[in-house]
Amino acid sequence: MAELAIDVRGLNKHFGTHHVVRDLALQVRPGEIFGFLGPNGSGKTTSIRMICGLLTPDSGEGTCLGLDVMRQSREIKRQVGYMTQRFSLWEDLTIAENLDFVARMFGMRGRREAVTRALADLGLEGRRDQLAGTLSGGWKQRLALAACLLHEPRLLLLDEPTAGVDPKARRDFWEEIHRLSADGITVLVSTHYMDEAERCHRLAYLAYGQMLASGTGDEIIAGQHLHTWAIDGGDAPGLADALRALDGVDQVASFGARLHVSGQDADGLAAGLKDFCAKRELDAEPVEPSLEDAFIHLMRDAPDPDA
Ligand SMILES: Nc1ncnc2c1ncn2[C@@H]1O[C@H](COP(=O)(O)OP(=O)(O)OP(=O)(O)O)[C@@H](O)[C@H]1O
Repeated sequence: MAELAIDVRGLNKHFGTHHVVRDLALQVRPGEIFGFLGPNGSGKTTSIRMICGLLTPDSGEGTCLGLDVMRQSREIKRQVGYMTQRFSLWEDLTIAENLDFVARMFGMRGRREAVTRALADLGLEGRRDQLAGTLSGGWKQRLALAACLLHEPRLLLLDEPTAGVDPKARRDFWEEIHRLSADGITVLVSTHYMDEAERCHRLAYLAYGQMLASGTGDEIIAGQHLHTWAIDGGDAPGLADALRALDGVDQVASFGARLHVSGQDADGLAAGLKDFCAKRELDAEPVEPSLEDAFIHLMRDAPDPDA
């Protein structure tokens, strides 16, 4: 089997007394798209920064691209592409100037060719002379991705790369990620979007610095042992709260005008809902639990170690 792109265990990080990442273990295969999900402040960015050599873990061990995460951070930084949450290029330079500037900072040989290749690969040629500050969010992210790829990294670490980007640009961005993965580039990406989570080969869900679950989307859903019913008319006042109070109901979540009502006790849930829906003349049908149902359930059972 090819060497893992990321293979770490027992990674910990504190900021002062705050234990931000707890015993993180992560294995990512070459060419895989691995998603990091979890609420704000759950430690996704800190984990990414430890893996790419920008932060030294307090403890732990492992490798990134075969290099030691505790001792070879300088070499790791050279071989990964890291896209931060905020657009960090120069707004008053053009697209081509930005890429050229980044290539100079890396001290790259064959700078011109690298910039030309990046412009072509990311479909940026037509806008090469446009000032970065005048680009839409989607094009800015595409430029940031081009800049990360200039030095031909084998691993990309993308921290919420599509936050605030419109749906069409997000889809295009993900097509690009899949193209890179097909070319053998490994991608570790954090996101809050469920549709993006579903596009990852495997995922990890973090909360309070701990990994609560990992695997394919289907494995994570199966691990929660949920039974789910969808109920129409979910926007009726008080309906969600009334459902939450029923026996057998663990959680209720809105999906547009529908409610997903889930529980682990299949028979108890069905019995409780049957009566309730008959009395209120509501339509209910069993559905497959979604990834979002599984994540909500994970959080429900997750203790906050600092609470
Ligand atoms: N340099 C720092 N100094 C002190 N605290 C920090 C520092 N960086 C992060 N933290 C804290 O560590 C915790 C985890 O932050 P982190 O950015 O890793 O989470 P995240 O899951 O990426 O969140 P988000 O989804 O909001 O980006 C937060 O409570 C944050 O305030």
